[in-house]
Amino acid sequence: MFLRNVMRKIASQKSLNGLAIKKNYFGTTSSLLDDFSINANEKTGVSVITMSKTPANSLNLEFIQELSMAIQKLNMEKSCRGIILTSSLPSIFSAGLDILEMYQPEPDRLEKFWTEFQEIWLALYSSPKTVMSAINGHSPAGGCIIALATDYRIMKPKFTIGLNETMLGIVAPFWAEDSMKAVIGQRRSEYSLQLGKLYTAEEALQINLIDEISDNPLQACEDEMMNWLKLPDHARTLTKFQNRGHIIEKMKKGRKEDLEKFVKFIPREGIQMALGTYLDNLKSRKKKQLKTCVSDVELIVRKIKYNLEDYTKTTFFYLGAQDGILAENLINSGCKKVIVTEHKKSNEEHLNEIQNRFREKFLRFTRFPNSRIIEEYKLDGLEEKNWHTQPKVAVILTLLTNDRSKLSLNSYLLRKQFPFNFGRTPIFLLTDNTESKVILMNETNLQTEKRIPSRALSYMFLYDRTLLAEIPRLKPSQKYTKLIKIQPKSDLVDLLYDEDKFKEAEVFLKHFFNKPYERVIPKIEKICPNLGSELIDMNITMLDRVKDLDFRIIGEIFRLVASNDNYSRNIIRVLSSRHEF
Ligand SMILES: CCCCCC/C=C\CC(=O)SCCNC(=O)CCNC(=O)[C@H](O)C(C)(C)COP(=O)(O)OP(=O)(O)OC[C@H]1O[C@@H](n2cnc3c(N)ncnc32)[C@H](O)[C@@H]1OP(=O)(O)O
Repeated sequence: MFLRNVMRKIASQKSLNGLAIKKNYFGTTSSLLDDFSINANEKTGVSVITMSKTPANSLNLEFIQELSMAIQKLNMEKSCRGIILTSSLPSIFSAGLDILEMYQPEPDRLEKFWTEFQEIWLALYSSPKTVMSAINGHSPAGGCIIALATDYRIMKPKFTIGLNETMLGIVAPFWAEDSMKAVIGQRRSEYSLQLGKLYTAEEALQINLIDEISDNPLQACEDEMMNWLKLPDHARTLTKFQNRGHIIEKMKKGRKEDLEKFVKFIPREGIQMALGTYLDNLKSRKKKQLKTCVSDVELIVRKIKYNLEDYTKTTFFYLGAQDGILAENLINSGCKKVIVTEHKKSNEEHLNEIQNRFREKFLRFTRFPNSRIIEEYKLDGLEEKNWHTQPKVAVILTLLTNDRSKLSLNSYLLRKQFPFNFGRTPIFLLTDNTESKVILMNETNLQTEKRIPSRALSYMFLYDRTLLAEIPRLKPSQKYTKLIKIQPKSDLVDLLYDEDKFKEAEVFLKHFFNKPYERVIPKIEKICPNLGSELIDMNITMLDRVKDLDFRIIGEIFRLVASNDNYSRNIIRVLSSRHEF
C-alpha cells in the first residue's frame, strides 16, 4: 500500500514539474529570512541547501517552516536528483531545536512549531531524492534528527553529534528514535538515547551514526552523491521506501498523538525548570569558554561607572521616573533608546518636570492606550519597527520597591514593551534610590504578567553613582518571595570585586548553609546580633530554600548587611573562621 502511494507520488511529480518550484530553479536562491540558501546545479541535478542562521542554526518555527517548504519543493522538482544539507557556520551544523521555542512557550506557537518539525522530518525522511548531510560542525539533538533523516552523513572531525535530549530533561520523539535505531541498531540506540550521548565524529563513525569523516564534508558529499546518482532513481527510491516505509507509516499514524503529547509535556513546570537551567548553563559555559573574568555584569557596571561610554546601542528602560538623573545620563551619553515611565497619578508634578527636561530629546510623549497611569517617552529617531527586536542587553532603571502595585506595573510595562519572550537577554535592574528595597520577582509574582521569565530578571544592581550591589543570576527554579533589604555604602564597590573576599565568602556560606537554620541563627546572633536580625528581615528563614541559592547572591547579601554595622567587612572572615559553623 505504502509503496503504491510512493509510486503514485513519483508519477505525480512529473506533472508537477515546473509548477511546484520557480522556473529559474537552477542557480542560487536565498530564503525569505536569509537563513539559508539553495544552490541548484543544473549539470548534476544536485541542490545544496546551506543553513546560515546565526548564531547556531537553531531551528525555530520560521526557520523550520521555510526550510521545510524548500525541501518539499525540491522533492517535487523533477530536475533535482539529490539534495545536500550543510551549514555556512564555521563550527555548527545545527544546534537543534531552538530551545527558546520550548522555554516559556505560547501554546499556539508551540503547536505550530512541533507540527512543522514533524513536517520537515517527513519531507526529509520520505524524500524521493538522494539526501545527504555535510555535517561541518556540531549537530546535537534536533540537528542530529535532521541528519538522521538523510541518506548519507559525512562529518568534519572533532565536532559532536547525537540525540542528547535527556540532557535537557526532554525525550526524543519516537520517530527520531526509530530513525536512529534503523541506523545504529536497537541496543546502541537505547544506550545513546537514555544517556543523551553526544559523540565526536570519530566515535560516531565507530557506531555508524555517520558514514564518513572528511575535512571537507560538502565536497565529500558531492563526490559521494555522484556514486548514488549513477543508479536509476526509481529503483533507488523504491528501495529506500521499502526500508523506511514502516517508520514513515508509524510516524504518520502516531503524529497527532505525538503532537498532543509534546504540547502537554513541554509546558510542565519540571520540564520548564530543566530547560531554563540548561539555557543558563549554555550561557555560562560560553562565558567560561571566553576565558574572561569580565562577566556581562561587570562590563556593564564598568561602562556605567565610566559615564556610560559605548552604551549607544543598548536599550534602556527607565521604570519609575524618580528624578530622572540616570535616564538623563544615558541620553546625554548617546543612548538611542530610553523608555521612561512613571506612575502618573502618584507623581504628576514630577513627571511633568521630567517631561519638560527631556522634551527636546524625545520624539513624542504617548500614553499607553490601556493604562491610566503610565506615560511613555521615546527618543527621537527611534523607529517603531525596531522595538521588538531582541536587544543584546536591556537595562532597566527602576525604583525598586516593595510596593506590589509598582512592581506589577513594572512587569506590566516590561511585557508591554517586549511582547516576546526575553529569552536569554540579560536584564539589569538599577536604581539610584539608596533606600530602595529590592524584591526579587519570581514566576509567582509575574504569573499574571506571564511573558517575562524570572530568569530574565536575573541581574540586579543598586546604583547610587557608584555601584552598591550585584546580585547575579537567579535560578528559575527558585521561588523568590523574599524581601532583601539593601543598605547602601558607596565604598563597597572595591569590595564587590575583590575576588579573594568573594571566595572566602563562598567557602563560608557553603559551610554555613549546610546546617539547619535554627542551629545557625543563634550562633550568628552571638557573633553579630544585627546580622541575625537582618537575615530574618530578609525573610531568609527557610534554609532549605536558601541553600539552593547561588552562593554569590548570598555572599553579596552578607557583604551588604555586614558592611552596615561596625563589624563591617571583616564579618565574613570572622564568621568563616568559626569552626563550629
Ligand atoms: C515530548 C518532548 C519531545 C521533545 C523533543 C525534542 C527534540 C529535539 C530537541 C532539541 O533539539 S533541543 C536543542 C538541543 N540542543 C542542544 O542541546 C545544543 C545546545 N548548544 C550547544 O551545545 C552549543 O551551542 C553548540 C551547538 C555545541 C555550539 O557551541 P558554540 O560554543 O560553538 O556556540 P555557543 O556559544 O554555545 O552558541 C552560540 C549561541 O547560540 C545559542 N544556542 C546554542 N544552541 C541553541 C539552541 N538549541 N537553541 C537556542 N539557542 C542556542 C547559544 O546560547 C549562544 O547564544 P548567545 O550566548 O551568543 O546569545
